Amino acid sequence: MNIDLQGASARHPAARPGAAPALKGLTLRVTHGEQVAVIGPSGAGKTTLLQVIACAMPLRAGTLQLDGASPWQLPRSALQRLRGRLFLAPQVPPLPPRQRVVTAVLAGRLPAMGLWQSLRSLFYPVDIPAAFEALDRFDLADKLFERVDRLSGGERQRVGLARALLAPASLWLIDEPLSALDPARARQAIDTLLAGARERGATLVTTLHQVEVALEHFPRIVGLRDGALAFDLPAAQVTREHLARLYEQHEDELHGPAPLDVAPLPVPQPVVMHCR
Ligand SMILES: Nc1ncnc2c1ncn2[C@@H]1O[C@H](COP(=O)(O)OP(=O)(O)OP(=O)(O)O)[C@@H](O)[C@H]1O
Repeated sequence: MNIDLQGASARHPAARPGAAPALKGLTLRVTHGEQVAVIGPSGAGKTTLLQVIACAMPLRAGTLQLDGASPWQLPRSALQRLRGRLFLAPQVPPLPPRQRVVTAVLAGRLPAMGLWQSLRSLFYPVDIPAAFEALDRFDLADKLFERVDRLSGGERQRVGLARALLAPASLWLIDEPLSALDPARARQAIDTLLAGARERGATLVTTLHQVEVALEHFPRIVGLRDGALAFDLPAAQVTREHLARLYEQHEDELHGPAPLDVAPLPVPQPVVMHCR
C-alpha cells in the first residue's frame, strides 16, 4: 500500500487546550512494499503518526491518501474495507486476559471474516496450524493453548506481533515492537517482521526506540522531533550528527552503538589486582 501524507497536523482529542499539536505539517511518502523505521525522542509524535496513517485519528490540517484514496472522504463501508487492509500493532496489544493464545493470534484474520465466521472462530479456532506456524516464527509455538494472562509481557508482545502474519493487510503499522523484549528476542522479532512483510508484499512502518536496531535492519529511517520531520534518509546516510540533533536534550534515549562513520570508543584498560 502507498502512503501519501501532505502537511499533516494532528492533535489528540484529550490534549490540553493550548498544547502543541502532536504532528505539525508533516509530509511523508512511502511506496508499496517499503520498510521504514520511525525514530525520535519520547513525545516526538511517532505513535500519533501511526494512528493517523491507520485512520484511527483524523487530521486537523493537511491530507492523507492511502493507495490514492482519501480515507476520511470515503463512504463508511469503504472506510471499513480500507481499515481491514491495515494492521496496527499497538505497543501493548489489547489481548483479552482469559483468551487462549491460539484464538488471540487467529484474531489477526478477523477483518477478512464475516460476522458469523468471526463469532465462530472465537469459540472454535478454525486454522490451528496457521496459528502454530505464526507463533513458531516468534519462538512461541509451545504457548499455543496457553491463556494470555499467563504469559509474560514479552510473550504477550510477541503474540500481538504474530497476529500480523495472519492479517489480510497490505500495510503493517507496528508501534515499538521491542519494548518488552530482551536483545536476542528483539532481533528475532524484527527479522521475522521484516521477512513476513516482504513475503506478503506489505508496506511496513515501525516506530523504534532502539536506534541501532533501526539502522541495522531498515533501509529507510525517518527521524521525528516535536511532531515534525527532522530527516528522512537511507539508513547508511544517517550520521552521528543527525542522531545528536534528533535526540538533543534526550541523550539518555539514544542507546546502542554509533553509526558507521563514528570512531570506535576507547577500549577500557584492564584492572590490575595486586595480591599479597
Ligand atoms: N492520549 C493522549 N492525550 C493527549 N495527548 C496525547 C495523548 N497521547 C499523546 N499525546 C501527546 O501527543 C504528543 C505525541 O505523543 P506520541 O505518543 O505520538 O509520541 P511518541 O513519539 O510515540 O512518544 P513515545 O516514544 O514516548 O511513545 C505528546 O506531546 C503527547 O503528550
